[in-house]
Amino acid sequence: MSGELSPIDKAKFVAAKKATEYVESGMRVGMGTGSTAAWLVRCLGEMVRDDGLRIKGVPTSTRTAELARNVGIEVISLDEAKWLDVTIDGADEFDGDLNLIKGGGGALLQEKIVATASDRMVVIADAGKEVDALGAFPLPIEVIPFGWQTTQALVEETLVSMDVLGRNSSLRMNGDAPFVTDEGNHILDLHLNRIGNPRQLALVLNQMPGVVENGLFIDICDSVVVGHGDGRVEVRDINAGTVEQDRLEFVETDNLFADLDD
Ligand SMILES: O=C(CO)[C@H](O)[C@H](O)COP(=O)(O)O
Repeated sequence: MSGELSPIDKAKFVAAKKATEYVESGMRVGMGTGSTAAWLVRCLGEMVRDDGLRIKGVPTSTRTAELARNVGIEVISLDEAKWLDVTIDGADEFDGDLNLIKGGGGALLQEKIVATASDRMVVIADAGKEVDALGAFPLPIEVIPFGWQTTQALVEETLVSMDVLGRNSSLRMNGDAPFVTDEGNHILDLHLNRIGNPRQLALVLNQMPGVVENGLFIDICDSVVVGHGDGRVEVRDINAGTVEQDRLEFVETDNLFADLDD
C-alpha cells in the first residue's frame, strides 16, 4: 500500500493489535465488521500465517468473511461454532458503562447475535468514539422491507410520544437504492442527538412490528480497547475501569496490507 496511514487508522490498528491478546490457539472467535474490525482480521491473519495461531472465526458479515478467508483464517458459521470464546468488534459510540451504538456498517443484527453468543465481547475503537451520552451518532435500526414506511411512521410516533425524537429518521441508501443488509432488510437511521435512557429505548424499539433489531448494545460489551494515533492504548473493563495502559509500535508488513494494495 502506498502512503502513510492516517492517525485515525493508526489508532484503529493499535486497538485491534492490542485486542489480539484476548485470542489464543484453539479459540472460536467472533469477528466484527467495519474498518477497525478489518484491522483485527488482518492482525489475526498475520498471526495464523506467521505464528501458528489456530482459531476458527465466525464473521459478522459477508465482507468480513471474505477478508478472513483472504488472510488465511478458517471461517465457520455460528451454528457450527455454537458458542464463542470471544468476539472482537468495532463500535460507532461507547459510553462510560460500555454501552454501545453499532450498525454504522449495517451489520448490527449479525453482530448482536454473535456478540451475545460469546463468553466475552471486546470492542476496539479509536478515542473519538467515546461519548458521555449515546446518540450523537444516528442510531441504526434494521427493519424488514415489507411496509418499511409504516414501520418508520410507527417508530417516529412512538419516539415522539416518549419525547425522544422529533420525527427525524432516514432510510439508509446505497446510491439510488435502499441499502440492503446481509439479511435482506433495510436500515432506518434515527437522528436523536442524545439518548437519555438507552436501555428503555432498546426494549421499546424491539417490540415494534417490522423492527428486526436495533443498534443499541446494552450490557453486552465486557471490555473496550481504546486506540490513539500515537500508539497509546487503554483497556477499559466493565467491572474494573481502566485496567491497562500500553503503547504499541505500528509495524508495516506486506502481509498486513495485502488486501489494501491498489
Ligand atoms: O457496527 C459496525 C458495523 O455494523 C461497526 O463496528 C461500526 O460502524 C464501526 O465501524 P468503523 O470501525 O469502520 O468505525
